[in-house]
Amino acid sequence: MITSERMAAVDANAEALGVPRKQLMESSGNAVAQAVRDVAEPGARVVVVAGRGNNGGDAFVAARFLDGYDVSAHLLGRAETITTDIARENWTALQQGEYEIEEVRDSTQLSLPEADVIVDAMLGTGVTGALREPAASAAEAINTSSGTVVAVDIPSGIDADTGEAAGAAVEADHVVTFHDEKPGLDSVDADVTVADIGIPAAAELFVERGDLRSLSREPESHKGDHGTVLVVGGGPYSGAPALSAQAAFRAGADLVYVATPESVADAVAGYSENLIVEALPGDRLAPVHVDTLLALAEDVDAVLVGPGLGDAEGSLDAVGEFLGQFDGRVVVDADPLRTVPGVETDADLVCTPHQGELAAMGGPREEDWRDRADAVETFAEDIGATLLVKGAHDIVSNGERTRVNRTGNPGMTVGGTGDVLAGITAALVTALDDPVQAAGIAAYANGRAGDLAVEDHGYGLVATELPPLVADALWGDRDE
Ligand SMILES: NC(=O)C1=CN([C@@H]2O[C@H](COP(=O)(O)OP(=O)(O)OC[C@H]3O[C@@H](n4cnc5c(N)ncnc54)[C@H](O)[C@@H]3O)[C@@H](O)[C@H]2O)[C@@H](O)CC1
Ligand SMILES: [K+]
Repeated sequence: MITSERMAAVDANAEALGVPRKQLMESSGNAVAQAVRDVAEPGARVVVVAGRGNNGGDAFVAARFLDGYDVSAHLLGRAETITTDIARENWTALQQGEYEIEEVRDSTQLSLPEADVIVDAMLGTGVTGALREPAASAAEAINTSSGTVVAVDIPSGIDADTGEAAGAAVEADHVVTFHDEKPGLDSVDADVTVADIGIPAAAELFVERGDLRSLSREPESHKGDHGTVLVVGGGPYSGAPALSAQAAFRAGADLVYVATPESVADAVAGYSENLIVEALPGDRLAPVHVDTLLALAEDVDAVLVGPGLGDAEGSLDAVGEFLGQFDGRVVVDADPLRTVPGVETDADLVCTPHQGELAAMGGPREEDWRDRADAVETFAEDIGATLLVKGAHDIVSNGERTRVNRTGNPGMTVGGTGDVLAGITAALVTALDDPVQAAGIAAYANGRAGDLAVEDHGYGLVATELPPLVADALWGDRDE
């Protein structure tokens, strides 16, 4: 099962992996033609009713694969208003190939010829809401026609994610859907065929550019809409929590607070005027601070615990007590990671260990990244947390779904890059409801920032260079 949002991301990932959408469209159209051949003998009359998006584009391709049939294609709208280049190119190919085509400019002009097969390619996964004209009238015409209806991807008018129809919808006999089942097809009374259109499995497994689509924002946004983060760290160190906080900002958080022992609070605040610093009495995090942390944590969307916190027993105990009483979203990094397996918590945890820290948590050690991915999935399920295990291949899993990130380079073994990653992760778990997606994109962005830094500085990169590049990685349009 795949949602339309996820499908769009996977499709864009395929493009990033060298399989452009137009190639997928060729496969989709070929699969639609096969479905037509399955229901009608050569010579049969086939009427294609197409919308102006890629759903229509698939059917223009199908027409080319139906030599021997009596095919006509009817575009709902003017050809100049076809919404994508690839659909337009395929329309033009029909024009130049002397196929029988027609532009239907409004519903009064709509009169479908008698047909043995009608291909419904008006609207696919790109659409929600009730069908507008002339599509609504066309749906009625298709439903009253005696021909067999083959729908492309989803019957037009049906929401691919919910199966609901907000108004008129096509009643299809057959549906050819692409790549994977759509949730909305469950409630559709038709034969459904899932066509493999050649999307590489890597487009689902690896985090790629297409995944960044999930970060798109509503134009009407207010301060605080995009997440507030509390970083709990520092004591023996001051740079780490500051780096995490800067990275969280660059990954889109609106406000970032740092709770840190007063011994380093001024140092942390001194790195940047963007940070709001809460000084905790003393020079190490300790159990006496837990009530303060819980109060601060109430007011933010996610907490990051660990950067520069050290491994003093009292600090680790404090983290354990905090997790025992907190039920929000928490990212855990560095020394406190080892406390996680022993803690009963209602918090939504994302843990960001490197492989040594994973072993200290009682997790698996596997050389090969594929074996590691399997083992991390099992371990994530055991401990009931999302894991982001850092490495040349970063592995993200919640025990059910597993993603792998390949960005990054050997220059990132320099100190502080993990603090940056933890900060990005905290910001993204506030922006996305899905911790696996958030951690996957965080790993992608951190690695990509590292790759951009290497372009500028070679392996002399340092972690403070990464946060601004995180913003480029997430929202910039620098070429790959
Ligand atoms: N991996 C993928 O995502 C692939 C998608 N493909 C095809 O692309 C389709 C999605 O294409 P698009 O994203 O271009 O979207 P659609 O083709 O589903 O719909 C977009 C068109 O619908 C119009 N529209 C929007 N709301 C409407 C309404 N309520 N009433 C009437 N018209 C409305 C828009 O103006 C636009 O012309 C899929 O269903 C599938 O058929 C395939 O070509 C290849 C792979
Ligand atoms: K359709």
